[in-house]
Amino acid sequence: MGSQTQSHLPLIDFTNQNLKPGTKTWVSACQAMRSALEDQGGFLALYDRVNLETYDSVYSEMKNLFDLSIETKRRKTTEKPIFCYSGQRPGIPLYESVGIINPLSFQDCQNYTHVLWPQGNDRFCESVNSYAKQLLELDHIVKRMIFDSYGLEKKKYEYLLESTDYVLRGYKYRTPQVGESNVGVAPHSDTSLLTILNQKIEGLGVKLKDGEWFEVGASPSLYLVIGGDALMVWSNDRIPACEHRVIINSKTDRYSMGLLSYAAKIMEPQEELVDEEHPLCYKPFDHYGYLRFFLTEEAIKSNSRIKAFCGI
Ligand SMILES: O=C(O)CCC(=O)C(=O)O
Ligand SMILES: [Fe+2]
Repeated sequence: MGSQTQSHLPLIDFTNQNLKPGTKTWVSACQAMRSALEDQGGFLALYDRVNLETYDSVYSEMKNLFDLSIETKRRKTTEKPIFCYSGQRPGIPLYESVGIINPLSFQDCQNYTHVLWPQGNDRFCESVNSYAKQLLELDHIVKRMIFDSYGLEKKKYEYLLESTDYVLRGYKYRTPQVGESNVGVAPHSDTSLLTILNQKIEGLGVKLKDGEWFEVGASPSLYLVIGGDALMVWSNDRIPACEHRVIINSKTDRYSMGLLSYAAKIMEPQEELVDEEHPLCYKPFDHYGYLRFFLTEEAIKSNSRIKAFCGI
């Protein structure tokens, strides 16, 4: 189920009908997932529960959004730090991204669209809301498997889900002009708990433990699941935040989508994951406090923003 070689990112097959809690398939997938997360910070997921109609429509609606004027895209859609439109940034001129907070609520999708399209945009809302709902299942199974793989109680998993905020991000990268760098996004880790990425066109790479870059494929049923800084806190440093990047080699604009989760309540490293070999590494963690801290000078200067924010 998962490859053990270092120069590969393991693939976990979520299309397997036997993947149900308690089955052998489940137990071995949990082990493969835990090793992949602890070794590489992420894994590939084969997941076919996003239907093609929804998949195509979410990408086509995102394209319509990115086709709006820069002034429109820059309108304030939220007070929350770092979830607004990002684009035309000096270091990464090819990159643009938008974030829809709580895409699982149709009402919140509507609130978002009303900022960009005063007359509303129901097609956009429907696509984004359906896509997020269909992908949420993957997020939930992955988290349940992470809890199971460490032998943590289901109650704790349920509590984590209740205290999670979701953001759906759409990304667009234009092709580089002659003489311009083809870096879409430089190597980084995400601030999220978990990030689930899909790409319409290749370009996404993951830095493996052995230092090699692994290029992720593009397919409607292929998702890259990676841990962010918050999962590193949650796991008391057992799961490293996955380093990834985007390189634009395509002749057409590149689009990708991400479902990101954030802790809505103060989160502490799991006490079961603290022992003599793994002493407590982090203080209680306020995710939104971290997002505010993230762009401060102190954070940028530090070697590790997460350690600077709440490391012990
Ligand atoms: O476009 C992608 O596939 C990933 C983008 C990304 O990693 C980010 O914006 O944090
Ligand atoms: Fe990222």
